[in-house]
Amino acid sequence: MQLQAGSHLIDLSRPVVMGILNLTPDSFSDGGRYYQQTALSMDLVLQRAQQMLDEGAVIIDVGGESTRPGAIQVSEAEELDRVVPVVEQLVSRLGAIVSVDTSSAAVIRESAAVGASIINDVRSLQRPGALEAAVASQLPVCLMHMNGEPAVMQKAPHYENVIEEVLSFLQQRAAVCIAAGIAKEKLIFDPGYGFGKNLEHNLTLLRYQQRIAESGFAILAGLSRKSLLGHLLGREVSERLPGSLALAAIAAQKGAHIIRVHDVAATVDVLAVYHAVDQQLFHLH
Ligand SMILES: Cn1cnc2c(O)nc(N)nc21
Repeated sequence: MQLQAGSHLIDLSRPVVMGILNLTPDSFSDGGRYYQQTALSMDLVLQRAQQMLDEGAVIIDVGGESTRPGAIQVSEAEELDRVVPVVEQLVSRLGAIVSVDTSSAAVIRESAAVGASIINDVRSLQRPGALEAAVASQLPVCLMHMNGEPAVMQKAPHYENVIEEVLSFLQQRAAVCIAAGIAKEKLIFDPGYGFGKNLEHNLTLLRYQQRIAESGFAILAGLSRKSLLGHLLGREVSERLPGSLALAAIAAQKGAHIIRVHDVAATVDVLAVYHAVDQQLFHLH
């Protein structure tokens, strides 16, 4: 499987790593570090992005609005200010393949104009104008299941059958996107781990992720450092690397093509081992 992402052709025949670059002051894991929007902070951003590329990240995911549980919404102007200059620099100075984590039509348009390669919308292009902007950009789009909005999604989420309901939502959004002119090959499905799911829902979704992969769409899995690890292991965010690596290996085993993580180097090694076993490779170098 391959993904045409702007001018880049991404080989998805083996799982690839998407490195997380949070530009928000309140991200659950590493927010605030780059938030000052000064020249210094841009240098820090570029250094962090370069480090992730050096460690083997194929895609850099840039977000200006925290989507963690309970997050407050940010204005479109604020999101534009945070995201667009960074996308432009990542592309022009590092030549990076950049996905933009946004639900905003304006951010989609402006980011595409400065060279973004993928649209990563946790709201699956449901905000006004987002679908039209995505179609106009001709970029691939990650569609993700979320139950409600970050501010309320974790308040007693309930499903009759979480796998079928998540899959049905993604297929409905895909049908809308395809009808609007986005080629099926440009769509990515994402179960949305932690987005309106309790521990049982997240574990069930991962256990049966292959059911979503059978849809034929590329699969993106974002599990890194998420609260299901807190519930399972009782670990704080900063102590969740081992659990995150276990989840990355399992997600790959169950059909994920893109693994979205904070800890790139460690995940790259985990996926190299997975790939060697999966392909019975005896020589990795
Ligand atoms: C922005 N963001 C946070 N978690 C995510 C996940 O699991 N998937 C995608 N596509 N984006 C995410």
